[in-house]
Amino acid sequence: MNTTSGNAWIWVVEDNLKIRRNTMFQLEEAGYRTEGLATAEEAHVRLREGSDRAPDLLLLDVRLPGVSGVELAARLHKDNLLPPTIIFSGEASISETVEALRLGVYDFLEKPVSNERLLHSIHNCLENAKLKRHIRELEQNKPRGPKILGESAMVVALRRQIDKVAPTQARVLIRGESGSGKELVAAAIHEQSSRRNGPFVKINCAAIPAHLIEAELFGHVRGAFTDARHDKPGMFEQANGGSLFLDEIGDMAIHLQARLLRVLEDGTVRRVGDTRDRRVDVRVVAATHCDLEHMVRTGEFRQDLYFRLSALPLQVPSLRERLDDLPLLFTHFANRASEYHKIPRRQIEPEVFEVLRNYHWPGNIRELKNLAERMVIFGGDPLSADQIPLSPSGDSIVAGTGLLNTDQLMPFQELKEFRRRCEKEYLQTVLTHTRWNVTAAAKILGVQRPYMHQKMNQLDISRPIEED
Ligand SMILES: Nc1ncnc2c1ncn2[C@@H]1O[C@H](COP(=O)(O)OP(=O)(O)OP(=O)(O)O)[C@@H](O)[C@H]1O
Repeated sequence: MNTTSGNAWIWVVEDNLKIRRNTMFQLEEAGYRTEGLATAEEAHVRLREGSDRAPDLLLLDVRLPGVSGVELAARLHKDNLLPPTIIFSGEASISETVEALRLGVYDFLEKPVSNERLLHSIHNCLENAKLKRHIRELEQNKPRGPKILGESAMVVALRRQIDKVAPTQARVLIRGESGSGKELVAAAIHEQSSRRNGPFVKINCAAIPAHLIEAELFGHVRGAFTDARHDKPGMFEQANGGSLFLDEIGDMAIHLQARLLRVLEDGTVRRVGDTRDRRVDVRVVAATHCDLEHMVRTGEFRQDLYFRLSALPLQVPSLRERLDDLPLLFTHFANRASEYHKIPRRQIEPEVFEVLRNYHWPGNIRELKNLAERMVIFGGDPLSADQIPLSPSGDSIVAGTGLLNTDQLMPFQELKEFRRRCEKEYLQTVLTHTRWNVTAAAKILGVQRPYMHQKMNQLDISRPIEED
């Protein structure tokens, strides 16, 4: 199909030979290529079959022997074959006109049509089609799914691998340390695959107790166990037509590994307590931070399952291996936290990055993200190196709110006392931030003013005496 108006193909569907020839002559004079057809049926057949002279534009008469022009437009619309179309007619009814426009016919011209009017309408119709095509192309090429940020060589290579792996149906095993972005990679694979309109279901095999995971994965029928009051589809069935992300696969109990293997081998699941198998169409993407090869050697992980899952292995680098991305990631997370918490964007002093580059990041990007958020909330503007809540030894970022130094909590206290201390420090920080304006602090914290006073009494918080 041509995109420029000049050499576009126009089909003229008109039973009156004289009008057809005249129109074709006018159009050819204007530089278009034309094809004349006398009936709607012929046009329909040729469009369905596909033609190397496929029309860039259809010029349709309404009153034709047999099927009318409007009816042809309706049939083509139904078959998703309607090209950009203009109807020209001397005797179309209002209802036909309305119907044609509803179907997406671009213009309705009344015969006799002046040469100028006809060419003007054709030009606009072709331009309009070009624009629509352009928008469609932009939408199709728009990167989909979550954005895996980073410009370091390892991340660029990872994104390339994802682009290659995603469109296939192959199972993927994502390796990497905790918090390095494995789930993000799994979501990107799903979004870039043909399954993107299907569900993306995730299950963390380490987070669900072993006795529940079987029913979670495969479902159960009513009465299968004490709490099974209804039939329930498992995650495999929920992910039908989409992808199932099995996080922390290395933590799956060995007897479940055997059941999982069966599903992967024959594509059917059997709910707990059921007697029939159900076919599922699911792409499995698994992830682990464990050394599965070692687990295979020690018998903790089935070798056959390992081979089934690891058709395409992907390694997500740790943050330590991609420290060049740290400033970009930290700034991104800080800006996002500012937007989310409706706090003005913070400037970041370069020393912040220097200090953070020397830290070993056991919690990887998740830890960096949490830190950026905490510094935006608790820090000032600009964010400076002294606001980084590093432990005195410098080898851990202080957990929790960032206010409470857990190193100073020895000996350990009861949870109640810990909560009290956290709450007290947090309230004090917010009150300091509002210069002890209780109403403003209550607003930030989302509580009523009387409750705020009550809490301050309970926690023994009082405004410090200001020094001169
Ligand atoms: N390259 C990246 N760009 C932007 N955000 C990222 C990137 N990598 C990770 N993140 C973010 O960091 C957080 C942790 O990532 P994710 O949950 O994917 O890690 P994980 O490896 O699956 O962790 P776990 O092993 O604990 O399940 C998420 O909020 C994720 O959105």
